[in-house]
Amino acid sequence: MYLIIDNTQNNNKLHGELEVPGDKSISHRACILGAISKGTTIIKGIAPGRDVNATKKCLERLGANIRNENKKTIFISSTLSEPENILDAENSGTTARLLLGLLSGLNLFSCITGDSSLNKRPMDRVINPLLELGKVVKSRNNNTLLPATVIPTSYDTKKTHIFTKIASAQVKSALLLASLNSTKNITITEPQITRDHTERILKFFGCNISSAKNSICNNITIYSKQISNLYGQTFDVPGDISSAAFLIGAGILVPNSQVRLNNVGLNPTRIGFLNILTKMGAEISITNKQVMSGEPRGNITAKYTQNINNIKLKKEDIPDAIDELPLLAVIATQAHGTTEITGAKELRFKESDRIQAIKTELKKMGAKIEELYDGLTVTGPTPLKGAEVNTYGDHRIAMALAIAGLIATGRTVIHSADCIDISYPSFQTDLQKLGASVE
Ligand SMILES: O=C(O)C1=C[C@@H](OP(=O)(O)O)[C@@H](O)[C@H](O)C1
Ligand SMILES: C=C(OP(=O)(O)O)C(=O)O
Repeated sequence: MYLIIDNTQNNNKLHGELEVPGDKSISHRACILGAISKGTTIIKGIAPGRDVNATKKCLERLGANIRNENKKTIFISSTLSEPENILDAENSGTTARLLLGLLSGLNLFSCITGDSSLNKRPMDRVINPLLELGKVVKSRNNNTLLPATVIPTSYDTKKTHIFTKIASAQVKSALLLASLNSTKNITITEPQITRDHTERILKFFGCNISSAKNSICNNITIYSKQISNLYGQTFDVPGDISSAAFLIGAGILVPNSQVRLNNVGLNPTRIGFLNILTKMGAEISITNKQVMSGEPRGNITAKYTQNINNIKLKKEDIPDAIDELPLLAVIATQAHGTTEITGAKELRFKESDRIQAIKTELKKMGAKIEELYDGLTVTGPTPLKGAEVNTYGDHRIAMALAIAGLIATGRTVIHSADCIDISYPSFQTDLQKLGASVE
């Protein structure tokens, strides 16, 4: 499928307000918590994309009962058991890594695989610390790649303090889920604070878990046998800040635009992109802040900003903005001066090598962008021109290029844009609702 951004009339002003779909990260976790808690969980505002559907299907294979009340609400209850067949995480790193943790904690023999992109992404980052905990996981390519098999073991927990090497919420979450059934308290130390949705939702469902953050690292302790403390809840998922980011980017970049995104998640570990844009001088404001289901949320207004400044980002700025960095590269093409993104090597291990992908495609549109081994430099402001561009099957690259298309002269044709369904199936119609010309 192609996505065509028609800017030949140069009239792509965006105006209006809407709600973006539910947060993908939180939806994965809500499904998992619903599936392991006693009783029934109701999830409202669940993310509609293919990644969360992959988690739902894996949980169904494990015995979960999932009833779709309507497009946005599901009921889930279950007692999980050994699956009869292989679990397919499809394109979703979060599904594969969180389930590897959960299933090794539950001691269920199971095999997880993914699509051709996911089966190239590193799994040793999860498998190695699970082995340290005393779990048994075997996987392809010397325990580094999917498919991976969880093998039940009668050993109790080996180590009770695990230090993760990479700042990754997926790794941390896998370990927390693996620890739920342990007879000992387990502490996980991450080198930098990463998104804390798992900690929050575990607490919301009744788990005894504590965290102590300092300027260097983050220690999370989960107490023994917490699985028996989890009770089904009614959980309300906020809108996805990582999806809203694209519309915010469009609002800032496209002349005379103003957009308001309502009920968007504002978890402090996810709003790096908003903080970065504010530092760059973009006009962004937040209203109606509140907390529901343990997650902060509010309305975000973004206004066209004529003068945006460059920024220099280092390792410490990366985790809370990781998924928004390809889009930030697009925004940096319109900022004054050279923007530097460093300490972001993790971008190379996503659905595509996002450093290489965004550099290659934005260059086709006339951007002054260069690759670093752990990031990018982008010099602006540079007028962009419409081009035929590729997505590498990566939803974030596809949507970032669509926003570039909105400010480029002429037509931008985005090939293989169906991957947008991974996280934001209504992306095109939402852009159209705001007044953009996207076919
Ligand atoms: O835990 C999560 O839901 C996610 C964590 C991040 O990945 P890493 O854990 O690999 O940093 C992020 O990039 C991904 O989109 C979702
Ligand atoms: C990296 C992403 O997701 P995952 O790791 O779950 O595939 C993403 O959505 O940008």
